[in-house]
Amino acid sequence: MSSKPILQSNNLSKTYERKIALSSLSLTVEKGELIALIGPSGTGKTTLLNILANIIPSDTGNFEVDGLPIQHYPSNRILAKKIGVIRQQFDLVGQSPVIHNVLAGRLGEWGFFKSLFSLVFPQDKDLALAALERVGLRNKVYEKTSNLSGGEQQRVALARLLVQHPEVILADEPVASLDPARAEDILSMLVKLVREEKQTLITSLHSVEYAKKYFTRIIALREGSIYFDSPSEEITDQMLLDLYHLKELE
Ligand SMILES: Nc1ncnc2c1ncn2[C@@H]1O[C@H](COP(=O)(O)OP(=O)(O)OP(=O)(O)O)[C@@H](O)[C@H]1O
Repeated sequence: MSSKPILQSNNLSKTYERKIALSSLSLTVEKGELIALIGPSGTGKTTLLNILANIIPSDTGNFEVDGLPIQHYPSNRILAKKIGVIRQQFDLVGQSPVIHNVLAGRLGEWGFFKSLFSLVFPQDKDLALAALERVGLRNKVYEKTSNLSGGEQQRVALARLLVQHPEVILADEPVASLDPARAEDILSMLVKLVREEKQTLITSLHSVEYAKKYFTRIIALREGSIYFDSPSEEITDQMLLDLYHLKELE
């Protein structure tokens, strides 16, 4: 049984002033794939994720999400059921209690006011509580979010994603600001939740070790283009050496 790709991009390019950040990048992603984007700093990983998340426009090319060109999505709310974003800085409201940040995942479905209003509806509160339970934060529900540690805040962001429940999750260096133990903790939790929910995950990562351990497919970018695109188990040390080698040493 063949199904249509959840994401398909054709010839995406982006130039900042005179710097080519992305160069004619084409990519097909099937439902359920766990993809790590790796590569040296400044090779276009964030640019690609931001284009796919519809945060910035590409200069050329186009892409489809679940068979529909991105510009044909009638609203950001409908797109939010397809694509969710998780970032390094978590994007949480520090002054608000944890549960408010988790319920913000409902924005995609109901709009801002209804999301706020939904705080009084038990079934939505239950959804948020269940999400917080799954990420191990059931005891922090009413805590001010900024009082939580970096790792705990990233788990709040995961709970918010559980409530939003998009089909594709785009994560830009989701563990970069955490210490190694917390980073692995969060990454393994993210991958476990994505597998359980049968979602699709595309994450940029600096750690090749984590990319190989947790992801099924690794896409390496170099100078805005795909340098290799392989199943994790086929990645060799030589491929990585070539990818990260400084130009002047070659
Ligand atoms: N807003 C911007 N204005 C100008 N140049 C930019 C802008 N955003 C990115 N760039 C440049 O585009 C290139 C690609 O940047 P991008 O952030 O996509 O790379 P990256 O692979 O995510 O890097 P890192 O691993 O360091 O996060 C870099 O050379 C960067 O300096």
